[in-house]
This record gives sequence, structure tokens and C-alpha cells, in this order.
Amino acid sequence: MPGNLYNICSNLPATPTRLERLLRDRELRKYSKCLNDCEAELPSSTQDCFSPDLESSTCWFNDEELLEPVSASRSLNDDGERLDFRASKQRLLVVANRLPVSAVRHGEDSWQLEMSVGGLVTALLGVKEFDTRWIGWAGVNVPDEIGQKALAKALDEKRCIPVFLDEEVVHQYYNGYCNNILWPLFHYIGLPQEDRLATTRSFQSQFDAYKKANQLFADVVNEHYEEGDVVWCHDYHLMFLPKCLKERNSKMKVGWFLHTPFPSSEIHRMLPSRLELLRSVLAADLVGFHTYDYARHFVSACTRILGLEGTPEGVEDQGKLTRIAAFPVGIDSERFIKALELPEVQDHMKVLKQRFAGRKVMLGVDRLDMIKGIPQKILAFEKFLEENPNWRNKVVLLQIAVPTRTDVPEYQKLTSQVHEIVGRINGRFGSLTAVPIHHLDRSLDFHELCALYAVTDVALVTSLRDGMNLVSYEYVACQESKKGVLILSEFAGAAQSLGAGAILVNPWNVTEVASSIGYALNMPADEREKRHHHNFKHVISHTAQEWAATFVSELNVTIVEAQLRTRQIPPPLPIEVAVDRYSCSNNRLLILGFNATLTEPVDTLGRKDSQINEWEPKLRPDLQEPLRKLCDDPKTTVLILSGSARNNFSDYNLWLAAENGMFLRVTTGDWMTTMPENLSMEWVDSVKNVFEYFTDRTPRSQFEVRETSLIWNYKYSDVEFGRLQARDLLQHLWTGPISNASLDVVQGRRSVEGAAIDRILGEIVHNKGMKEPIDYVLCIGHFLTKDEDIYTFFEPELPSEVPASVRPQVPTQVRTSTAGSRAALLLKQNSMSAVEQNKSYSIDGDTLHLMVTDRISFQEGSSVLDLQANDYFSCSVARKRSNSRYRLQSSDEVVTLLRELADHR
Ligand SMILES: O=P(O)(O)OC[C@H]1O[C@H](O[C@H]2O[C@H](CO)[C@@H](O)[C@H](O)[C@H]2O)[C@H](O)[C@@H](O)[C@@H]1O
Ligand SMILES: O=c1ccn([C@@H]2O[C@H](COP(=O)(O)OP(=O)(O)O)[C@@H](O)[C@H]2O)c(=O)[nH]1
Repeated sequence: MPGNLYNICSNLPATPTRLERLLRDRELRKYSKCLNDCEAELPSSTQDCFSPDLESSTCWFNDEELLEPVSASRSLNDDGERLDFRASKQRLLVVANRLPVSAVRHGEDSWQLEMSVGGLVTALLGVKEFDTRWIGWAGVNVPDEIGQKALAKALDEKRCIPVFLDEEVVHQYYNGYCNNILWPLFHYIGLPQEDRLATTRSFQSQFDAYKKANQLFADVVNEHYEEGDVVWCHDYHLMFLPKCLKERNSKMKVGWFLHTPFPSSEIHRMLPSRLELLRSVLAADLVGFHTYDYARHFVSACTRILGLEGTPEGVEDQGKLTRIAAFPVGIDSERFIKALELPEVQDHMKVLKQRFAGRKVMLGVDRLDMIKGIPQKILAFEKFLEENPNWRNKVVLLQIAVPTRTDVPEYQKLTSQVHEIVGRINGRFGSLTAVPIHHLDRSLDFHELCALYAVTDVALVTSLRDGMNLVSYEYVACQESKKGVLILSEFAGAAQSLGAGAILVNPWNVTEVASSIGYALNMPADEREKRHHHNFKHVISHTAQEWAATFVSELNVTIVEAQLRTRQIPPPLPIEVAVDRYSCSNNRLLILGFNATLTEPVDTLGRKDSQINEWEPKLRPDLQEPLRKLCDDPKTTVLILSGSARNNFSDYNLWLAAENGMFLRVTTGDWMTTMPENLSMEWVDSVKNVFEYFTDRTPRSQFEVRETSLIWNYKYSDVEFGRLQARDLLQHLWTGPISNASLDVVQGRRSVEGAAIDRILGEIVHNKGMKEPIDYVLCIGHFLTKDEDIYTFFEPELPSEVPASVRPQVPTQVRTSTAGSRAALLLKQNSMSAVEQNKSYSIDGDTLHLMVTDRISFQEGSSVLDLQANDYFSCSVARKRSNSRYRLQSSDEVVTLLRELADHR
């Protein structure tokens, strides 16, 4: 029999969990590293026969400036199993705005490549385990074809592929949208005023350029993509890229990683393009951040701004799960540690030691960016000198301020501001022979930088916000002999990993930073040793290699899981078969959901959901005729399940069930309740009181009293607050007012129909005076997962290995005889069954529905259902995952189906 229940079940015992897969992957990685390390010690002839491809693998960069990719290979098959992990490396396309080299033109077809500066480049250069190609912008405008060809060729030797962006796009996309809008916003600086932007550089035109640039990146990726490649998109420049890539090829493995903080959803919601950016990032399979806080903010933005469900796994939208997790970046620590032995570095160290002999040296290394808190750092240093005159000639601050994004006016202003402060302090505390601050407006080469890291006594990182801050890692890596002190801003991502060994400061608190400087300079050797040791251990174990391997491994596992989930996608409904069986049967029951099944599709994007909406869904006009024909067919009973269909069917001869199946009517008749009359309603007053209390205290929530139920609706309230209040409310009710009452608590976006199908069926059979058992059931709808019990209600017996959790919840008063593949329902009529209490609930919707649960039951012996397996068709509409046997894509297909049925009486 078709149906995904069976597939799920057969997979259950054998399918490893995500964690099991990841742990296995990690072990394989360790094993592979171990093999590599052993190989390094073997004679080269042995290596050749052991692993021929390692020798021939293309160098990414040489060890002088850049790095070599040498490692064992890794790849996964469709089930996430490791294939021969030594045979071929997994291809990785790294897509980032900036290439690791920036190009400088020397002639029509001659280019010089220089190392780019920034943490993203440092981190990604440490990634060596994959067969990597880097796609990005070379930081230069190349309008002519000759220049482009020559540059592409030069870059190809470094395994880099250029994306050519013209000057105008760079202005609007990079200087404008990326660095003047997203960058300050993500670092809590806020947005620029629109009227300060020229009209040609409005939010909208910059956003358009941003999308255009992202599309250009996507074009290059598509050109170079090979099946099975992992495509890893980086940073806020490319938030649109996952969507562009997936639209073209939904099978592409796409990950996206943000190197900056992701701010609180309160900040993100200021962005005019907030919805589009979130949606396109969610197109990726895996989304990564440096810290758990950033990941949490992102999930919260998706919940609050897009109204999506955030789960511990990630964010779910219409059955599509985007996995969200934290992957703290690291550095290639070995590269720094080894560099300290190089003669060039030793020479630099000697010079520096001589130059600053007799003084303690403090170090700052930052791009000259407002997020780095350089003015705050210098002002704190000034305060320290002010308050500690004895240190004035004994300490010097070396500040390396690498020029960056120099075309953006805010950065130009910052340069002048910093120069002014440095000049003032040097004038104030300097002498004829020495100044307290050495400020350099330029970058250093790798060897100079390593020497500086190694000889200085204190590193001062005062970022106002910083995604991670790799300078702090590099400093720790180079301090094994000196055990210098790291003063680190608590607003840098690195504070989460190096916080225990560093002195953490709030850079806005100049007094605190000044006193931390004093503490660091006076710190006894044993405390320095302990603090350093703690951080050093972290830096050498949490490397860039490990970061990338973990991300890619998790991406591979995410894809495998998505594939397993897609096996839960039911097959399309075989309309011909459904129609054929229909025409052969004598007493048919058609159960139809209303919303998104018989109505036009609703646009659910964004916040419309959180606003009061008077819009009443209407029956599709093209369904009127077929539905009327079906209703008028004496061999067919039509039942529509809906809370919102009241006004739609007054002149159709059908059954309408509303309010959780509590109310039912033939559309031409009055509402009847499926509840017995003599129910106890004593609980209502005390519960009303509780509901009123919570309504007062939950803005935008509403409370409604119905005949046999009370409804508290918080769908227009703040999502998270509403859920918390609902949890509190329920806890209070269970322990007090309803502890002894016979009630169902139902939580959901709409009234739940599934739970009441037995009652409804009984009522219809009785009311219609049905003589023949029902021998055909078609049940279609766009139901929430928790309401899908209705599909399984009619299923013939499931195999015994099916766990209880996926078995249909058959109500106790309904007896099913399940010989073979035939299901029969025997209902007792008009005798009261024992009162049941049903108190399970889950917080996953936005209404709380309290209702009485005494159930009607029917006379023993009247058989109302005689259903063969192949005369039952459960079918979800517009759902990617479902427990139904079949699916229809949209209500358009419902129209086709009902028309066909109507033509076959
Ligand atoms: O490419 P630029 O515009 O010149 O800027 C340089 C990079 O700055 C940012 O670096 C971030 O990434 C680091 C590594 O993950 C992280 O430690 C740091 O906190 C971030 O600021 C930016 O995110 C990169 O895209 C730039 O390339
Ligand atoms: O003269 C310099 C100064 C810094 N850096 C590098 O720039 C990176 C800065 O990364 P970080 O994560 O600290 O901040 P970002 O600049 O990416 O915001 C570090 O790897 C430094 O080694 C460099 O290559 N040359």
C-alpha cells in the first residue's frame, strides 16, 4: 500500500541520528588527520604509492604568504556514508565578496596580486582540507576584456575565480548597501538617514545594486559548479546569493556563514529590506554564525519578522528546514607558531626589542573601522597615563590601523578623528625623544605582524562590536614564550571563547579599560601564565581547518537529512484511480478542508499575519459547479471541515463542521452540537476569570465564549510573549480550575477537526439514516501536522512494528475491525459513554481552545464503514511533508479532481 507511514517506520531503527552522523564524521576526520601526520614522517617514495594524489594536488598558495591545501580527502554518498575518504577531496566553492588577493594593474595585461587584509581572508586561508576554489571580487574595476582575461588567468594560478563588478555597482553595492547600511546596522550603529543619501544612492537603488551584484556572483558560481560541489557563501555581502543559487538548482548544497554579528531582531527589523534578506538566507541548507547569540538573534528575527517557526534545529517554513547553528571560526595557529622560527621574523623581533627596550609595549591591530573602538581605546590609554604618572615614560601603545573602505565617508571621518586624538595625546604626554602612541595608518606584512605579536606585553582589543576578532587569536598564538596579557572587549565574538583567559572589558567604559591596562601591566607572572595557557589551548585546538571541516560536515549531514525528509513527501494523487474507484462505489464520503483547499491561495508573507484581518476566505468560483453536482449526488456525502467557512455554503446540500467538530450542520439546517445535552459546565466561570486576567495582561490577545467552549486567541500578540503567557495560563488551569473537569485543551492556529471525526461521522450516519456502510472515503485538506490524525483515522491496520507515536489515535468508543486491509467502524448509538479526560497539549499554535469532551457513542452493531484499502484516498494540499497517502500541489489541482469526480456520478 502506498503511504509514507510505512517508509518512515521501516527507516526508524536503522537511521542514525544527526548527532551520530556528525560524531562519526568527526572520528573519520581525526583518523584521516592521523594518517596524514604519519605520512608526513614517511619517506617520500612511500608517500607516493600510499597516496599519489596528495603529491600532485595543486598548491593554493605558497607558505611564504599564503597556504597549501594538503590533506586527506573526504566525500559523502547520498546516505551520508563516507566513501573512500583518501581517494578524492570534496570540491568546495568558497564564495566571498573579497578574494584572498587583491589585484593591482601594471599594464594592459599585467597584474600584481597582493594579499588582502581582514579576518575573513585569514580564516579561509586556513581551510586546507578540501579541493577549494575561491570565487570573489579582486577589489579592482576592470572594464576591458584584455584586462579581464589576463586577471582571470593570473588568479587561476591561485585557484581564484574573479567576479567583475563595474564601478557603479561597487559604489552602490559595496560602499553603499554593504558598508554604509548592513555593516553599521549589524554592528548596532544604526542606519544612515535616507535624506543624507543622494537620490541615486537611496536605500532602494543600493538594494537593487546589491541584488544585481549577488546575481553576478551566482552567475559565476553556476558557470563553475560541478555536481556534488559544496557551495559555501560568506558574509553580509552575499545574503541574496543562497536564493539565487537555489532558484537555479535546488539540489545544490548551499551553506551561508556570517562573519559579523547578527544583531537583535529589534535592530534587524529597522532594515527596509528585512524580509527579503531573511527569506533569501533561509534558502540555504545550513546557516552558520560565530556565536550562539548571533544564531539565536537570527532565529528570533525569522520568528518575529517572518512569523516562522523556530525549532532547536533551525527555522522551518512549509516543511523546509534551514539548519541554523554556531560555528566559531579559528586561525591556522600552526602557521603563526611556525613563523616565529623564521629568520625574517626573528630579525624583526630583534629590532623591535631594541627599539622599545626599557618600556612595556601595548599593541592594537585593527582595520581603521568604527566598530573597532579605536578612539575609545586611545582615550582609555590617555586616562591611564593621566592617572598613573609613574608609567608615562615606561609604556608605549603601538596602534596598527589598516586603512579600509576608504571610499565610504564615515571611514574618512574616522581617520581624521583618530589622527586628531593621537596628536593631542602625544602632544600632552610626549617628550623630545619619545611619544606614548605610535600610530600607523598602514598594513604590515605577515612576518612583521608575527614579530609584533610575539614581542609585545599586552594586546588591547576594544571593539564596540566584532563578529569574532582574529587578531586576539593571533596574539595568543604568538605569545607562547612571553605570556602576554590580552585585554578583550566583551562585545567581540572572541570573548565567548577567550573570555576566561583574557581581561574582559566594556570598551564604552573608559575608566574600566584604563584600570584594566594597569592591571595587565602589573600582572604577576604566574597569573599571566595561567591565563595564557587557557587561551593558547583553545586557539590551537579550535582552528580554521576545524571550523571549515565542521561546517562542511554539518552541511553534508543536513543534506542527507533533508533527503530522508523528502522521502516523507507523499506521491501525487493518482487522479484517474481515485475517480475510477469513486465511480465503482455506492456510498461515498468526501471530507474536504476549506482554507487553502477550496479557497484561493493566501499570501502569508511577513507581518500580514500579525494584523487584524477582516478578510474572509471565499470558495473558489470555479469550484461552485462541481461541488454543487457532488452535493446533489445521492450516493455522495460531502463534509467540509472549517472554522471560517460559515458564510460560504448556505445553498449547498452538504455538512459543515466547525469549532473542533463541536458544531455540525447540514448547510440548509441549524447548527447542532455533537455534545450530549446534560454536560457539566461548572468549570466555565472560574476559567473565564483566568482567561480575562490573561487577556488583560497580553496585548492584542482576545477572548471568546462559545456555547461549549472558551477560546483565548493570541495570534495578533507578540509571538514569544503569547507563547509564554499560554504556557503560564495552562499551567495555572491544570493545577486549579480545570483539574477535575472533562475538558479537551486544543491549541492551534485554527479549530482542530481531526479529533472529532468519530463524533461527526456518527452524527451524519444517524442523521442521514444511512443503511449502507460507507465504501469510499476521500479526505483532502491543507491541515496542520497535528491535525493530520484525520488521515490516519480511516487507515486500515498499520503493521505491528509501527511505533505508537505514529499510529492513528483511534478514540476509545470506536471499535475497528481490521481483518485484512478492510476497516470497519461499529458505533453505538444514543447511550452515553464514560466521561474521558484528555489533557494533553502542546504549545505550537496561537489559540487555546477549552471545550467539554464527553463523547457521544452509538448503538452497538450498526456498521457504518466498510472500507477497502484501495478505496481510501487521503491527500494533503500544498504541503511539502504530510502523513497523507498522497498530495496535490495546490487548490488548482483540487479543482481538477472535483470536476472529474462530479462528471462520474
Ligand atoms: O573586505 P573588507 O571590506 O576590506 O573588510 C575586511 C573583512 O572584515 C570583516 O571581517 C569579519 O570576519 C572575521 C573573520 O570571521 C571576524 O573575525 C571579524 O570580526 C569580522 O569583522 C568582514 O566580515 C569581512 O567580510 C571582510 O572581508
Ligand atoms: O597589517 C595587518 C593587520 C591585520 N592583518 C590581518 O587582518 C585580520 C583581521 O581580522 P579580525 O578578525 O581581527 O578583524 P576584521 O578586520 O576581519 O574585522 C587578521 O587576520 C590580521 O592578521 C593583516 O593581515 N595585516
